[in-house]
Amino acid sequence: MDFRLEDIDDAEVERRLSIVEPLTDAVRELVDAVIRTEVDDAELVAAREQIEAIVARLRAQQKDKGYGVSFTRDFTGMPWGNAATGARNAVAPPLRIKKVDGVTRADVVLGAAYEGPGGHVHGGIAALLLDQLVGETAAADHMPSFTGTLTVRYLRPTPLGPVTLEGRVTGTDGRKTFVHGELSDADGVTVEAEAIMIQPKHFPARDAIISTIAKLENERS
Ligand SMILES: CCCCCCCC/C=C\CCCCCCCC(=O)SCCNC(=O)CCNC(=O)[C@H](O)C(C)(C)COP(=O)(O)OP(=O)(O)OC[C@H]1O[C@@H](n2cnc3c(N)ncnc32)[C@H](O)[C@@H]1OP(=O)(O)O
Repeated sequence: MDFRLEDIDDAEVERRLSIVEPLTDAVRELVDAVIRTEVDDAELVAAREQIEAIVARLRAQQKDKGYGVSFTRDFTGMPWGNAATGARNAVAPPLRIKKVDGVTRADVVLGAAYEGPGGHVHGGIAALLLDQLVGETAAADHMPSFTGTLTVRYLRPTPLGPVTLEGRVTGTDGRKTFVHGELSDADGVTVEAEAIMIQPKHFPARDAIISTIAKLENERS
């Protein structure tokens, strides 16, 4: 698992976000436009050539694989490649989850890129969003839990458009946390999930990050 520590403060995180978020939003617009455009074939070919030029420009300097997860020295996470939430990932709607009094909540609009049954949200997308939700619901004090088992029940089709997600912990047992999650449209719950989240026995990345932070703090004092 790829965790990195970057010795930067929150102002620098915000500065970087102010550059990459509008870029990612523009790519989301592109994805939506490609799905819904009705321009003629010549326009499609011309557009493709321009997009290929942009891809070549971005490929000038690339990471070897995924973005990985970086943390600042204050443990601000930068999971910017995350498929559900990533600030650099145009595939992510993106989900922005807030936790208040232990209950997690997110409001998001699912457009044409998330279609499964005509006009409705793909079941895999619902499961993706619920997986992220239950992950963040179970996470505590810099300690992530991994999804052990996720059971998803589709109650009725979810129309494309605005949806709400809500999650809460229903119990714990040793390293296991049980989480209930729901995806709703304006008329109520469309998909519900039960998850068994597990704090892994071995998580060397966390220990490595904590010792690197301690070292940085020593160097500064
Ligand atoms: C560095 C600092 C970090 C800071 C972080 C800041 C906060 C972060 C904030 C927010 C993060 C949100 C991120 C959300 C992302 C979305 C969530 C995902 O998609 S996760 C990816 C999909 N999941 C996997 O890839 C798991 C793959 N599986 C594994 O890694 C292991 O199998 C794991 C961890 C699930 C269990 O491994 P073991 O070795 O720790 O487990 P054992 O010790 O054998 O079992 C412990 C207990 O759990 C049960 N158990 C084990 N596996 C289970 C399973 N699959 N389902 C249900 N129960 C299971 C066992 O029966 C046992 O229970 P008994 O204590 O005996 O009662």
